Formats: sequence, structure tokens, C-alpha cells
Amino acid sequence: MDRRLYNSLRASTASTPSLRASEPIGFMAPPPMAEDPGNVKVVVRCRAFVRREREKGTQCLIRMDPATNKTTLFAPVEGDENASRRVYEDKEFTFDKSFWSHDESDPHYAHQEDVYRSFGEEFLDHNFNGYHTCIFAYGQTGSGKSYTMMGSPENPGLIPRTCEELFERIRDEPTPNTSYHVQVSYFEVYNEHVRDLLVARTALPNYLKIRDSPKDGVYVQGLTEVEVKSYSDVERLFKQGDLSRTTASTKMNDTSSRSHAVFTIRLKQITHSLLSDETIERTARMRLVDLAGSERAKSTEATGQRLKEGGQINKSLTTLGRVIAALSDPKRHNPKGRRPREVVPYRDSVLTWLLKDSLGGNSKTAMVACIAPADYDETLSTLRYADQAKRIRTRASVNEDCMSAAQRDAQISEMAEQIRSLQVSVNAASQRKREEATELEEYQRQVALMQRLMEENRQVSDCKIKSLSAEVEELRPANAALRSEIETLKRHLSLALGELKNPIILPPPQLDSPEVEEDGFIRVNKRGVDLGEDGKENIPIHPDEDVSDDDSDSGYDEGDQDELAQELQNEAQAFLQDLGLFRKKVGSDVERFGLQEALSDLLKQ
Ligand SMILES: Nc1ncnc2c1ncn2[C@@H]1O[C@H](COP(=O)(O)OP(=O)(O)OP(=O)(O)O)[C@@H](O)[C@H]1O
Repeated sequence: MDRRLYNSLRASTASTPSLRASEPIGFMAPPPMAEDPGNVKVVVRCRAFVRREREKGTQCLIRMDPATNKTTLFAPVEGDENASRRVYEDKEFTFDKSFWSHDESDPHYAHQEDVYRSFGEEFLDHNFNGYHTCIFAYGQTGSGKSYTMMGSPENPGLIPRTCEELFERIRDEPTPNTSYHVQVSYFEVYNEHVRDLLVARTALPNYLKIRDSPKDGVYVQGLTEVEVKSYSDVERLFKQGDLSRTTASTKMNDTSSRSHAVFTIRLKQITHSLLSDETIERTARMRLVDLAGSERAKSTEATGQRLKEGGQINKSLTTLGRVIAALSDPKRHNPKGRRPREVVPYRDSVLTWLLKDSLGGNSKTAMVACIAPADYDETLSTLRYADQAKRIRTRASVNEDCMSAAQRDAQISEMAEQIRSLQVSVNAASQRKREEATELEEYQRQVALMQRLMEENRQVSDCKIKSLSAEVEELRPANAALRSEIETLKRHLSLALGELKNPIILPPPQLDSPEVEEDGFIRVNKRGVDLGEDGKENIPIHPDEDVSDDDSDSGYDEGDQDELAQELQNEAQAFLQDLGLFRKKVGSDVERFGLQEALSDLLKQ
């Protein structure tokens, strides 16, 4: 719709009291807004040769007819690196618009300004009319998506041009009773994670969660939304976001985007009619999406991280392809209103989940298919993708709320009530907080007390260990003495037992030329025998007495010996028992006070 026409229409609607006067008090249902079931607009843009292609002397395989908007892809000629043994065919496609940006000398050359004027401007009109819109750039890596969407400082693309004109229109708005609020957000989907591009990069990436609410649909939780007042505010945010965006140099593109970037502008227009005392609130969301490029590992020669990224990019683009295929299926739009059989696989990738509304819901959507001039297979795949997207129908509707003065007052008092109840909750929470603080204080006091007790306990244990160590030291000599006594006793005991078991049998005394003296004694020269004054043994001779061989008379009484052995053994055992008990006690004390090492060191000394 023409903007001037739109503005006058809007002004006249806002100032038509008769239309609203009969409506009941309370939230007024917005006027029945017809859904606008339009198809996704698909345009195609062919870029110029880049240096790499020029150096190779590559052949251009594309031709565009600006009159019919036909795009022809020619089969590569033999000998061209694009040609293989496969049979190639020329292919022809027709899109809503074909932008020939290949050869600047061509009279039909499409500059950045032409692209914007052709449909960017129209989409901005939709936004001012209260429709959500989405423009996304699709194509192989290095085909010119970022150039089309963002461009360069000298040749700004769709996003900066849209934002610049948005603020120009706001500035030039002829109806003074309309106020505008613009918010922007910028995020990227990298390796299936959402990252806020308006917050500085951190060492650990801060990934955001995706939520689905019945009221707001799918949204990114915690995403920064910045209120902007002028184009220079937005420009500053682009720069900030582009610095954070994940790009890398690949064989196909020096600054290849490794993520899908989504720039969103929220435009809220609040128009107040003095005549009817009504307020109309229109909210429109513009999504401008620079997708990462599809890529073939063979062409990009990617390895490592680049290869992994490429895999994730292709995965999400394949899901986007499946979503487009499901949405473009004519059976979906059966006139009998039956539910479609196939479920659209939005949830299969973060990108499609986030773009759900833009692809098949309440949005006016356009796809810019970017193509390189000399890559038959990739271009054919992009053109087929785009051709399918043409058949998608969305159901855009104006997002508008209309409120009378009474409704506004009711809303204000409802909100005041809400604020009051929140205040009560806040008060209760702060009371709870105070109680919690007291509890916390008590807890800290108890902890301090326990720590003190533990410290005292530790000191007592230290003392005990010290006195035990001293006791051990004191007992050490006694212990050593007892040990050696035990050893001696053991030796004695074993000797005694050995003797008892194997007694030494003395041979009978040899009488060397005994002399029988007058006193009746025989004097012999033998030790251990009674010796006379002259040193000879005195052996009494009692002819009538028996000289027995029995060695029981050898000086030992066997009964006594057993008793002695038993006594010694008992004593040794009792001693060993005492020693065992003592060791146990020392052991348990050491364990209790946990100073085994200290003690063993002490014992070693
Ligand atoms: N219409 C054009 N006119 C002149 N140069 C262009 C045009 N389109 C793209 N280029 C140039 O081609 C190169 C690749 O473009 P761009 O970075 O936009 O590709 P891309 O599709 O975004 O790639 P990727 O998917 O890898 O991010 C850049 O050097 C860019 O300046």
C-alpha cells in the first residue's frame, strides 16, 4: 500500500468516533482483521565474479530477463571445471523479481538501492501497517547474502536501509498524535545454539534458551532488546553485533558467516484520537535474517572446526528445506479445511523453530535467493529451494489493539490493582527476607560456636597426644627391658624344655687306680666328686650298698622342673598379654587423635 494513502486511511480510521461509540466498555476486541494469505515473496540475485573466479577466467552460467523476471541457468560447457560426465541441462525459473548484480556496466544492473526499493520499502510499509515481516537471504556460501542483507559502509544493504528509512518515516510522521517506540535485538544461531550478539563475548559462551508461550509464540529467553531513538543508535548496535558474530575465512569466502544471524526490529505505534479518546496500538516485528551459506566440504576443503560448523549449517538448512517443502505442499491448503496430514518439522532445528511464525504463520515473508554466477550444482539447488518457497502461503494479520478511554482507565486501574498485589507480595517477600536474615544470623552464630568447640576439642586432643607421647617415651626403656627379659626368659624356657625333653645322661664315673684309704674312701682324680684334702675325690665304699645306674638321682626333680617351666610360661604369657593390652590402648588413642604418623615418628626415634 502507498504510504501516504496508508497514513491518511489510518488517520481517518482513528478519527471515526461513530465506529467505536457503540462498543462495550472493557477491552475492546480489535476490529475484525482479515488475514492476508499471501505467498512468500521470492526474489533472486546474481552477484558479480569475485577475484578468485575472475582469475580463473570462469564462465557465467546465469542469464536474467528483467522484463519477465526469468532466470536461466545454463549447462556448463565441456572442459569447464563445473562439467563432469553428468548430462547437464539448461534450467529456467521465474521468481517475483530477478536482480542482475553481475555486470555493473549492464543497464539492468541491480544496485543495493534497487534491491531495497524493489521490496525492502514495501516490507517497511507492511510494518507500518501493523504486519509482522521477515526477509531472509538464502544461498550457497559466498553467494552474496551478507552483502545483500548488511552490505558494506559504502554500499549498505537491506538492514541498514530499512532502519534508516524507518527513522526517516518516524521523523516525518505527519500525525502528531502518534508516538513510536522502536526496539532492536540481534542474535545468531551457531552450531544449534542461540547467542546474543548485543552482549560482549565471554570466554565461556552464554547460550540462550528458546521458549514457547501461548501469548508470544516462540521467543528467545533473556535476549537483549534495546530501545533505539535514531538510526545512529541502530548503527552502533550493528557494529557491536557484527563484531560478535562468528565468521571465518574459508576457501570460498574470506569472511564467511558461520552462523545464521537474526536482526529484529519491533515497531510499536500508539495513536491517540482526541475526538474519540481512543488509543490504537500497533505492534509489528521485522525479522531480517542472514542465513549461513550451504556448503560442500569438497569445495570449501574445510577441516576441523570449519567442517563441524559446515555440517551444522547444512543440517539446519536441510531442515529449513523440509519445512519449506511441507509448507509448500498444496495438500496443506485443502479447501475443506481438513488438517494437513504432514507435521511441519519446525522443531527439528533451532533456526526453523525460531522462524516458525515467519515461515508459516502470522507474517509477510520474503526470501532472497543469492546465487553465484558460475556454480551449476549449487545454483540449481538454490533455485529449486527458492522455487519451492514460492508456494508457501502465510497468514499475516494486523497486530492491533484498540482501546477507548474507559478501557484505558479500566486497564490502568487493573494494572494499579496488579501493582498493589505485587507490592503486597514484595512486602511479604521482604518480611520473609528479614526473617531469613535473622535465621541466617542465628545459623552463623551456631556455626561459630561449633567451630569454637571443635577448636577446643582439637586442643584437648593435642594435649592428650602430647601426654601419651610422653608416656610412650617414658615406657620405652621399660618396654625395651621387658622385651629383653622376655627374650632371656624365652631362651631359658626353651633351654629348660630342651633339657627336660633330652636330659644329659652322665656317664658312670671312671675310677682310675682307686686307692682305698684307711678311712674307707677311695681317692680318685675326678672333678665334681667329693675330694679329699689332697684334692682327690672321696668315694665312699659301702660294699653292702647297691650302686644303682638309675639317673633319677642326678640332682633334678622332674616334677619341679615341669612346674618351673609352667610358671615361666604363665608369667611370659601374662606379660605378653599385658603388653598386647598396652599396645591396643596406645593404638586406639592414636586412632582417636589421628596422629598416627606423629606417633610412629616418635616411636621410631
Ligand atoms: N552484488 C554484489 N556485488 C558485488 N560484490 C558482491 C555482491 N554480492 C557479493 N559480493 C561479494 O562477494 C563476496 C561474498 O559475499 P558474501 O560474504 O555476502 O557472501 P555470503 O553468501 O554471505 O557468504 P557466507 O555464506 O559464506 O557468509 C564478498 O566479497 C562480497 O563483497
